[in-house]
Amino acid sequence: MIKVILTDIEGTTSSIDFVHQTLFPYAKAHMRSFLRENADSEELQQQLFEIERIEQDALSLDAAADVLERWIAEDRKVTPLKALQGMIWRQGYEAGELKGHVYADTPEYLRQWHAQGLKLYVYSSGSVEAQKLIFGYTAYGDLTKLFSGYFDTRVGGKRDVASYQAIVKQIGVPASEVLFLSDVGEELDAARAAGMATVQLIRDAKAVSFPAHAQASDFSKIVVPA
Ligand SMILES: CSCCC(=O)C(=O)COP(=O)(O)O
Ligand SMILES: [Mg+2]
Repeated sequence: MIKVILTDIEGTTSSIDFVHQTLFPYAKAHMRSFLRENADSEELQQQLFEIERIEQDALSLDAAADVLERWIAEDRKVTPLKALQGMIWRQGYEAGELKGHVYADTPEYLRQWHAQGLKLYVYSSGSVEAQKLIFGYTAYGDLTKLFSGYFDTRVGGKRDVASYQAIVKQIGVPASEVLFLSDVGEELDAARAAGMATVQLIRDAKAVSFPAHAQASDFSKIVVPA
């Protein structure tokens, strides 16, 4: 019996275009000024240390900004980039310059599943901070109260079976009681290999169907296995 729904964000609850055409350009446009203005913050120093470790080189703030802009262009899912993006997006959401995109069916069914007693969790490459922001500042209000927890790349990559095994261990339920929702077939394959039930969201024509997984064009088409 499914007791937990674990959902991806980009391409699943929210549009790919919002992430790539709004959030990423916003982070790129504000990256250099954010690094300069927060150079002394311990949180930023920790991320800069991790960036230098990955690049295996000492970096000035400008050189670090160059690396980060390259990683954004490459859509790298590296934890320090995701952490910094979350910090920059917080400023944008709080200033009213960003609003978190969710599809119209997303709040309706998240609320319905929550009311049915299902526990809702998020697993995205976006940082936990970024996850709480996109759901906290939607046009439908603050949806964060519906979620029991959040997972990001600190638990592991989204195409790694071990990440889903770690998630179920932290949630404290058997994998068979978890339904994972995503648009990316390789993520669904990894979740299934860990024992989870899966549904692939096919929300736009660009999506690559992985027919081994149940398919749904939106949340209203998802049948939550009893
Ligand atoms: C939480 S909104 C920002 C999402 C993001 O930064 C990202 O890279 C999404 O990647 P995913 O692997 O979860 O599709
Ligand atoms: Mg996705």
